[in-house]
Amino acid sequence: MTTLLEVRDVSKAFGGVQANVDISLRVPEGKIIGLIGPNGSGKTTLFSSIVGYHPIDSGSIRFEGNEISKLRVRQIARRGLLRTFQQTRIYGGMTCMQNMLISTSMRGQTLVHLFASQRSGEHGRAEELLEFVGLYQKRYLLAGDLSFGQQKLLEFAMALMNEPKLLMLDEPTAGINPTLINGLIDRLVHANANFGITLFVIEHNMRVIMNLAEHIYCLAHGRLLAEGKPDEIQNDQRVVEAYLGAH
Ligand SMILES: Nc1ncnc2c1ncn2[C@@H]1O[C@H](COP(=O)(O)OP(=O)(O)OP(=O)(O)O)[C@@H](O)[C@H]1O
Repeated sequence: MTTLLEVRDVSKAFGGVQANVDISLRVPEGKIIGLIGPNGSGKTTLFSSIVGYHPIDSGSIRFEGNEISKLRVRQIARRGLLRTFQQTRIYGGMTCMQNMLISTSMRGQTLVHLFASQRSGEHGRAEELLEFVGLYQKRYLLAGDLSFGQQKLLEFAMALMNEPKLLMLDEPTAGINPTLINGLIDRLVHANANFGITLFVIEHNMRVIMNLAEHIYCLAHGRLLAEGKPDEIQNDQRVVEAYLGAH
């Protein structure tokens, strides 16, 4: 099994707060891997470190065998490692289609070119992906007028526009109503199985992550507390106590 992402002994502090301490984990190619942990346990910090949002204090982060911990966000994104956010990062004043087209601007095209090329491959792919996430009918609506759940679907489609090898999703189902959650899970599974995208998912909804991921890492107080298959994690007393202790 090829390791796509390898995090080894990664530590990150903000002033006196040790957000991540000596974290090691692996994301094998083609899999869906989960990351759980109580609020403030360091999940988002780890994601931010991996995608180059801030430098790490120590440790190593390898993507496809190459060290990426010193690279910038764009350089890492170009290699095929992308993330989505808890709070979506879409442009509310632009249509869904414009958001889709702008999401590939990191590949060096100008906005004028993107919006002018109505019949280009990019345009067709944007429509296909909006169809895939169920937003085709809304493609010319302003993204800011979509519900929060629909905005998350749009953000997911925008990430897919870049054909990532590894997509890291930060709480994809947070704030989404139960009907949309099931649809989103189906699409994540489809993107993994049919588009070949490896997924690394932070999720607070235990039902979701237990069904989605085949291997789960659990953080607590910035450290790796446990790892295993969903049933192992669910029955791990340390994990249960970490969650109980946090509420
Ligand atoms: N930019 C920052 N500056 C200072 N402290 C930070 C910063 N980012 C995170 N922290 C702190 O680092 C710790 C870990 O936070 P982080 O957001 O990574 O946890 P989390 O597990 O993602 O939490 P949640 O589930 O609530 O999103 C927290 O104590 C947080 O306050």
